[in-house]
Amino acid sequence: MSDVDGVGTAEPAVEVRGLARVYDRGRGRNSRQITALDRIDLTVARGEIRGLLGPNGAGKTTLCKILCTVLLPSAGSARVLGHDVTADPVAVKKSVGVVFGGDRGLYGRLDARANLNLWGALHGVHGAALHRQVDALLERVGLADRAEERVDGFSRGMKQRLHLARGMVADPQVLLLDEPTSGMDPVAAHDFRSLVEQLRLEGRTVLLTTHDMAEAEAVCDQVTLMDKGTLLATERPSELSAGLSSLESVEAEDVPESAVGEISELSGVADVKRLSAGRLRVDTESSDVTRQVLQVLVNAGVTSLGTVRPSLEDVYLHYIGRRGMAVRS
Ligand SMILES: Nc1ncnc2c1ncn2[C@@H]1O[C@H](COP(=O)(O)OP(=O)(O)OP(=O)(O)O)[C@@H](O)[C@H]1O
Repeated sequence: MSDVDGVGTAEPAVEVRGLARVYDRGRGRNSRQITALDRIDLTVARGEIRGLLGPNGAGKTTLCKILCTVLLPSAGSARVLGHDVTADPVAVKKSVGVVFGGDRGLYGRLDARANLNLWGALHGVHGAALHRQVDALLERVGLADRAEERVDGFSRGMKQRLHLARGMVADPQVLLLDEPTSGMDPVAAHDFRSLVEQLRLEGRTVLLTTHDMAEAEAVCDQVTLMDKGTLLATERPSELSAGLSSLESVEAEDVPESAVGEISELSGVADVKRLSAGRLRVDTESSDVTRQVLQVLVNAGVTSLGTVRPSLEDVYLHYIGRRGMAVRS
């Protein structure tokens, strides 16, 4: 089977093999090389919403830049819908919409509609088709009633929503969203999640870079954890945590102090925390230790207790530590 431009529809949306990118930093004797991507392999299926999680400097933006052809790889290959980013950048550009965080690339003196018209024209969309597309996008990102206002008067969140519309103006099948909710208030971030759901229903592929665990857990089919230019793991948010048998927790209510002391002394107990409303949380290093903790609690007469699967946040902490983490309640 092949699609209109002759590329097989079975091709993944994104296929990266042995991809490396090295930057030269500094000059003369102080010069050194920074490996931003260290020979990574990554496949994103068509229609998938894939999260890319990692701290600052993990290499996420570098990967997005290579996938939208603004940066060349140092080694390896990257293909989008079967088109190679180095050999066929024009076809890649047609397939990809990009939204980078911040307000780079918007013209502050123009209104929102004019920004989208300009961007659409740059991507070969004109006339009535552009008009219809811009109207639909302004509506979709909640800026229809502000379309005639200058962008330099917009809040950060509004600019970010305009960025999203801009990324979609040429109707791309693959969207690269690099920190798309940075600067959005929680309501706007919630609306963003519904927008991603719509993109999923339309069969588009999204690569979503975020520091926000709750966001990744809510919208992504799979998440890839990344650190120091390498990929650490790729799983569905729920399975990432299930794979970590070393990360188990027990939560219980009304635990007497004596039992808390006994649990704290067990070897293999990683952490004992008092949560709100009289709840206690115990993190253990293995199922064996979890069983011992449960035994102590039962012996102490505690009746309200249970095991808890680690959250995506726990998994991130396990692999990467506290660097670069943000959690929105
Ligand atoms: N133009 C550049 N010149 C030199 N080094 C760079 C350049 N761009 C990125 N780097 C370095 O490459 C590494 C990866 O950076 P990158 O921006 O891809 O990471 P990131 O995961 O997107 O981080 P962030 O969340 O901060 O955007 C970092 O060490 C960064 O300092």
